[in-house]
Amino acid sequence: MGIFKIEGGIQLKGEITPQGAKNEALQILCAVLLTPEKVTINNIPDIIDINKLITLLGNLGVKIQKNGNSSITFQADEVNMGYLETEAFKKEGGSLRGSIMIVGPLLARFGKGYIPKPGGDKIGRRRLDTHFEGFINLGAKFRYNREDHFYGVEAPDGLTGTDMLLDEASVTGTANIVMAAVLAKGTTTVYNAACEPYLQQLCKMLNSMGAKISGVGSNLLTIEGVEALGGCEHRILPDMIEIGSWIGLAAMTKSEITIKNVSWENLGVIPNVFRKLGITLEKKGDDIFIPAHVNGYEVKTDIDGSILTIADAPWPGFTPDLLSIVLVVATQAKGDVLIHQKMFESRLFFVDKLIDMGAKIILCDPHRAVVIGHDFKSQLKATTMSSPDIRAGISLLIAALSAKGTSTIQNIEQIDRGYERIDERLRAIGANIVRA
Ligand SMILES: CC(=O)N[C@H]1[C@@H](OP(=O)(O)OP(=O)(O)OC[C@H]2O[C@@H](n3ccc(=O)[nH]c3=O)[C@H](O)[C@@H]2O)O[C@H](CO)[C@@H](O)[C@@H]1O
Ligand SMILES: C=C(OP(=O)(O)O)C(=O)O
Repeated sequence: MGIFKIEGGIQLKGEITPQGAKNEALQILCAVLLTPEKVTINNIPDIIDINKLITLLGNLGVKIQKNGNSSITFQADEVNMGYLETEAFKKEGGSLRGSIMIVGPLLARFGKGYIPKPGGDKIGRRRLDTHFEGFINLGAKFRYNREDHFYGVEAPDGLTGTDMLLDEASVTGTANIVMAAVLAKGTTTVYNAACEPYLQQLCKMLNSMGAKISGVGSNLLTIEGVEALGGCEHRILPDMIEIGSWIGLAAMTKSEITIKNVSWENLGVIPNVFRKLGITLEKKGDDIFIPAHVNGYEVKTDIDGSILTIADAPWPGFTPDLLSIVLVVATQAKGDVLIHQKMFESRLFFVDKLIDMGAKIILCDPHRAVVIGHDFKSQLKATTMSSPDIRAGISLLIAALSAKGTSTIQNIEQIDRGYERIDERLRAIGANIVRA
């Protein structure tokens, strides 16, 4: 288990280029299973979760050719479906959340798909019902082995298009269902579909492979099934969660940072949520410029003067993956904020560590925390902590960078799951952080 040692209280300065988006890459990499032809993906982040998925694809027989510069060409012309029944797959497939999205493409192309209960962050219940109800609606037979938590779907005669209303706008669930429906017979409509930019990217990629998906960007997708898909080239968007993390880090450490090529049009409400915390963000072309907040930042109240609430919601609402970061940034704001994490019930428990560091937070219940900002009048104190999940991990790292003294973060594999060479990139803008 690796650790980071961080000397806090240092102002940073410089430029950061965001990595390719983890959660888009997970969808896109699974889509390579839909065609026997070559698919080239550019801007793939070099992070643990993505590398695990690439290894899994390789074990399934997908040919992988690294082109350099974060570009890889995949060819799934000889897929070894037998691998799905091995013990090795049960271990490997269960080690990350994104692996669930191999099921839709395999079911569509080979008539069956299996998956052990996928891993990912322990941030509360993470049901898969939306995925499997979708496959069942398309005509697949479903089985679940409770003993080893193994899920399976089969459709030896192929899938048939239908109209469906999802029970919730699940992100990976929508991606999985869309990837199954593109090769189904006839037309499928998916209402209450998730519609975040990463799904739009997936649909654009599938259309460039020959799929017929309309309604992209809305919560009603119409998919006319086609016989087969061909190859394509696709570029992954910058990671909006990483961009949000850099914004929070800049404000909390009073650093002047430029985040390059952020794809503003795909950031939704993210910039405005940070502005509500009083953080200045300037749009310079496609970059975000964050000036050094030497005098701190002041939370904006609602029009009627009531306390600002920041809550998550399915896209175009605010992503739950940035709430931990917003929470830590609020600890040094001037003013109070209510953080409401509606989607996950175990994502706010990391506040205990921030309280140990001197932050003023009341955890009202597993979903809500009130943060009373210090306005930099009291600096957080360095401490030793362990990273419970990817986003709490980066939030603790931000807290450590702003704290007085040297902090230690354990279990940094959680941070490495989603942030590429974070220590190296932080050192490049002046941080004192070492990996041990
Ligand atoms: C690999 C990947 O892409 N992971 C992301 C994906 O996970 P994932 O696709 O697993 O998350 P889902 O969208 O399925 O749901 C997330 C949670 O929100 C709840 N829920 C969802 C939709 C809804 O309308 N109401 C509701 O309460 C679900 O019950 C679940 O507890 O989307 C989540 C929600 O943006 C993100 O946190 C994850 O980082
Ligand atoms: C929760 C996350 O990832 P995963 O769904 O892979 O656990 C995340 O990216 O914040």
